Amino acid sequence: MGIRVENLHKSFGTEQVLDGITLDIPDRSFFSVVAPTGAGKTTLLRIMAGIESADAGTVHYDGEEMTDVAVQDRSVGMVYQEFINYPSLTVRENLASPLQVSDENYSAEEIERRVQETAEMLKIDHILNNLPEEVSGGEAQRTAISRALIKEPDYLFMDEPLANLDYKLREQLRSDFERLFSEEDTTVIYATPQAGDALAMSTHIGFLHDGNIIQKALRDEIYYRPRYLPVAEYLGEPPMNIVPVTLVQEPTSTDRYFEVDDDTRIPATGFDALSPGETYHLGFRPQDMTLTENGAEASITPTLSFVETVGSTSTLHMDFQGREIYALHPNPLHLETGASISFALDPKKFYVYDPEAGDLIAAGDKIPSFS
Ligand SMILES: Nc1ncnc2c1ncn2[C@@H]1O[C@H](COP(=O)(O)OP(=O)(O)OP(=O)(O)O)[C@@H](O)[C@H]1O
Repeated sequence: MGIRVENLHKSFGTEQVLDGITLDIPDRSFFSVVAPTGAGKTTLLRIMAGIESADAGTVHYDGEEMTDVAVQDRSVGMVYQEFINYPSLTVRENLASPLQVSDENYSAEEIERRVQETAEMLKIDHILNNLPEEVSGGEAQRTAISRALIKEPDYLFMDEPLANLDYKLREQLRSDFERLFSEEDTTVIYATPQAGDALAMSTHIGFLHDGNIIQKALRDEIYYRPRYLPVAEYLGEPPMNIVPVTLVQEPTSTDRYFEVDDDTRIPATGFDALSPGETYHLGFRPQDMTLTENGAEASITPTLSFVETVGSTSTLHMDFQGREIYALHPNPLHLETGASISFALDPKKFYVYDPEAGDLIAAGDKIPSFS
């Protein structure tokens, strides 16, 4: 029951939002469309669901053309950023309503059975007699999700469903979703600007950029092998650090280095295909930076802007040559703003991007490969 879209185009006035998207969403996947705000995620979801029409292109569900089929004639559920529930109906009545208005003539027993089952699955069975205003934000969103799921749609479209929830509820629903949808037959298409949400829940991720899905892959593959700079710079919490470098080779030796600045050189061991004298964008993940002594080999020394500590993990926000870079540290750290801090880097975990085309041209030996 996968979805295939082919050559989708959509403009609003002179603004082109989708520029010929072709995409396969595998059956029963949890497929996240990730992009910054305004990139066109909602537009793509609405076209795939049949709520909006494209200027050109086709949509197939399970091999069957659906491009012009109305949304009510498709087996789809929708969940939006706003928790859309009927305010004057109880949670139970909210859940029952999609079945009551359906053409399928569900019996009262069947409706009650499905309400109970869905409420238990989404952990809202204790609030079935409450009105929406009498439940928490997380429960209201779970109610909205239950309403979308109760007809057991083949396809569930969710457009930033966690956006209005606080941090704790987001975390909770992230793990609920992952558990729930790994057991269901539903194919989930999930739009979010939050890389962390997508990385926590998805089986597959597609990254939308300039009107196209520039990379689509299994979750681990797109995380470990971001093929283009915009993907690398976005998909991570915090994202990958990117620093411009020049590859240098001493005339008298075979040793090669990534030269970051006059004082900073990092051995380019293992990157034999790169050309001396060329400039590159060097990528390394915040979790692959280790605190070290000033002046140690293969190290950089950025300036601390501030430290953010969540639980026991510290995220260091730093300035390095006018760029914001991040490091993750497994323990709480108490450091002074403006301090110079040295980090050792591991060239085996480097990514090297072409600074113009933005594509990945080399990666260190410790970066998992997928083929
Ligand atoms: N009905 C419309 N009329 C005119 N412009 C629209 C319409 N719908 C969307 N747009 C424009 O199309 C672009 C993409 O919008 P869309 O909502 O699809 O992006 P998004 O990635 O979902 O953003 P967000 O994360 O903020 O929801 C935006 O510039 C938006 O203003």
